[in-house]
Amino acid sequence: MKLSREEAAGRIMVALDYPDAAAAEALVNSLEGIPCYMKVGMQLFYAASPGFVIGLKERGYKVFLDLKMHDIPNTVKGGANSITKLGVDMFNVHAAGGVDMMKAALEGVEQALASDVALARPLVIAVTQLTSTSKQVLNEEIGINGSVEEAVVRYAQLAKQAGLGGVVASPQEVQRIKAACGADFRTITPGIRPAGADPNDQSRIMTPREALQQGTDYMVIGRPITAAASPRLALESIIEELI
Ligand SMILES: O=c1ccn([C@@H]2O[C@H](COP(=O)(O)O)[C@@H](O)[C@H]2O)c(=O)[nH]1
Repeated sequence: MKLSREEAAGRIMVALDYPDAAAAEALVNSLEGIPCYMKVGMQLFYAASPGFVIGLKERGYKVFLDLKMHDIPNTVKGGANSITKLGVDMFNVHAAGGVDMMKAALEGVEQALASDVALARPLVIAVTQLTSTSKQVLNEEIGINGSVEEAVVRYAQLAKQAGLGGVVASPQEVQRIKAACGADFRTITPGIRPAGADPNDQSRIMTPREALQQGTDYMVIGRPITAAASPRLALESIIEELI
């Protein structure tokens, strides 16, 4: 697959895993002009409040709010309502919460959209098995039998049944997810490591180029960019690998 520089940048979600707004802001400033997605996870969101997310949207970034909601349906519905009002482009819930919980997230979105016609509809996706989870942990610790791929595809099918638009999984599972849920069902894949990079706590990894070849829609990349001596050069080199 051939991508333009802009298309490649648009498929990369930079994970802003920082302890405060100032640190995250510095990283965002260093990437100025590169049209990548920004991903805000729980560390930054809990520290910096919704204001940081709203600021990213005001700067023109696409934003994935990665809060991985997992609660009773009524609470998830309320959370989805509040998140939709922030104007994010994408947010997620855990597929392990079940179909009713995932449907409740969509109801929360609808409720918010009905309250303000100016709001855009976010893509709601589900986390399958965390990319830090190995087969051994899945089978022996969590107690789910079978392969990681089977567990991931099962969760993806539940997410599809609930009406969600895609899932978070490893790039290693993208082809099986697409085969089970359709080519339009989005795959958002962390566990991306350029060749030779430290896997850190990730178990199911692939390089950016390999992930693209598997057909992933978006790659979530944190430490290979944020921990680099020059985050901008690290991101540019990943983009180069994709074009
Ligand atoms: O299964 C999952 C779900 C979410 N993540 C998030 O992606 C980034 C990955 O960061 P790296 O530094 O590139 O490892 C991080 O924000 C996670 O919370 C995930 O890794 N796996």
